[in-house]
Amino acid sequence: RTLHQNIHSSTEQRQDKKSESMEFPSASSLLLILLPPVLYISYHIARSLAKKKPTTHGLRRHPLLGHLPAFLKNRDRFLEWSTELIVASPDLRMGFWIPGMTTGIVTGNPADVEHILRANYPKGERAISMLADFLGHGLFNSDGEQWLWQRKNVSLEFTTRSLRGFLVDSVQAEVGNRLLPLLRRAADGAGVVLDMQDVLERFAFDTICMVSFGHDPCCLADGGVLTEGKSDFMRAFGEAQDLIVSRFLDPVAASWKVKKWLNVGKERRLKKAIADVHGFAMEIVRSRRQSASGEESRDDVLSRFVASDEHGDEALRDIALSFLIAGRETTSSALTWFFWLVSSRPDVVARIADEVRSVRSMAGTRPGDPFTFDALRDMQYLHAALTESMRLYPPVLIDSQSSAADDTLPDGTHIGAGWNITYSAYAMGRLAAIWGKDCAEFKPERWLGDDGAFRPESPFRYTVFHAGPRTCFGKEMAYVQMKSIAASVLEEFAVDVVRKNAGSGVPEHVLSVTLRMKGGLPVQIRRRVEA
Ligand code: HEM
Repeated sequence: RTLHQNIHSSTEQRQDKKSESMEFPSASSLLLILLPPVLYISYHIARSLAKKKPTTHGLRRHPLLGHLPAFLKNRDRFLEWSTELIVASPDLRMGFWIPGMTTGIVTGNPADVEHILRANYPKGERAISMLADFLGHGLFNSDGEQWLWQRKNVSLEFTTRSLRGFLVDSVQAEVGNRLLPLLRRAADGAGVVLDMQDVLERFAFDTICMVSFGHDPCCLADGGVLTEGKSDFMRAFGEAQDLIVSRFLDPVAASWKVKKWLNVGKERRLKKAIADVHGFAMEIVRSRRQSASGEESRDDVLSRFVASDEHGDEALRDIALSFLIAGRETTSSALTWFFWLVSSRPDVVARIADEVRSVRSMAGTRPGDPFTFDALRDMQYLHAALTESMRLYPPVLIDSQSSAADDTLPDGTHIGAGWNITYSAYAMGRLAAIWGKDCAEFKPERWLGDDGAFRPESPFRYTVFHAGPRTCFGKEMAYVQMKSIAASVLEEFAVDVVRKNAGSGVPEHVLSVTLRMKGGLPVQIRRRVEA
């Protein structure tokens, strides 16, 4: 054998031995290799099977499109549809899944709602990025530290007595100089029909602009003449809000990004409307800076932030816009449904008028005089009637959050990270479990104690103003405004709804952030005749 042959045969022997040991591992070593992954996978399968999943009682799921077809079919009656499902389900919630878009729950279950709101689930990246073009990262459109910091600053400013005084004065001036003269004209003209929703929205816009910016857009004019066009600012703001909300309602999740990039369709209009709103708001911010440097002191929210000198112009603009979006259509929506409800309840109207008369006689004021903060506080029955009206028709229609991480609801139901979690104040207002068998009735008395004083319900059961750390900032302001309007109007006028079946058929609503009536609320105004 040559040296070469020897080397070759010894290499073959080594390779044979090696391949023998590789091809035939012993059974025990095989078990050792496979056991950990098998155990790991089985553990996770068992855990996921054990997790209680949200049920979708009665809601059909398409194998590929999930619940998208059901959503699209019911998008024009989302409130009624989701409420029917929630009220009929044993756990008072509906789960849903829309592929490529979101998984989530809409709940009316008080224990879920308390858990979610106390934990302060964030608004989430998806929602924040959709609104950021318009609202930047102001209080309403931020999470975490960014939100907390603004929340603390705003609460310092908001609790001051001078801001409250400024609000009461602004509201009383708007009532006395604009709203009442407008209604008197309507009452004195023959067959004049007013859109009450439009009037209330103009009122709310003037007031919230005064409080947020110290600017009066005069959407309701002095002396009660209703001009055809609203202020340019109100029109641009409304357009921007409607268009940005339509991003959320688009069934194709990110199509708005493509349209925005191409600058076409709704996104093109939105860009223009946002530019108008921002341009206008920036002008006001700069003028408030000038007033501040001139030692002129003003009471609106913006001027207070300017005075603290801690914020850049854009941050100031975003804070003020957050107030505008939050306070713009909420009080007007609440009052529109309130006037519609009481138009078929002369008993409620008579009790409100009696209460206003007795508060006036205690305060020594006459009809048409402005109400003080204390006089408004004493109107307990009116407070109850407004609260009851919002129980049945809550102004904020969609209040969604996103679960930051995996979580579990109080009954053990699993919530995945990033799920859309929406609570429905509308469904909660219709739960016999909270309000009793007569929950569908408009019954202001349910809020009054034996002494006639208003008894509040837990904010986690009456969730109209949200609850927990992120609860509404403007609740007290909203009541001041709503009570001022309702008391002044019902003291002097009867508001007759012009609509077939005014008392029975519930008006349709628009699918938006707030509960707006489709087609407005046409009314005729009459002067009240005392019995
Ligand atoms: C009847 C009238 C009102 C109702 C029913 C109402 C309801 C609500 C609800 C449900 C939220 C939570 C919404 C969300 O986070 O997506 C909220 C937040 C807020 N509201 Fe109101 N609101 C009303 C009036 C007002 C008014 C007049 C103002 C301003 C003066 C205001 C200022 C705010 C602010 C600043 C927030 C954001 C709070 C935060 O994120 O920390 N609200 N409101």
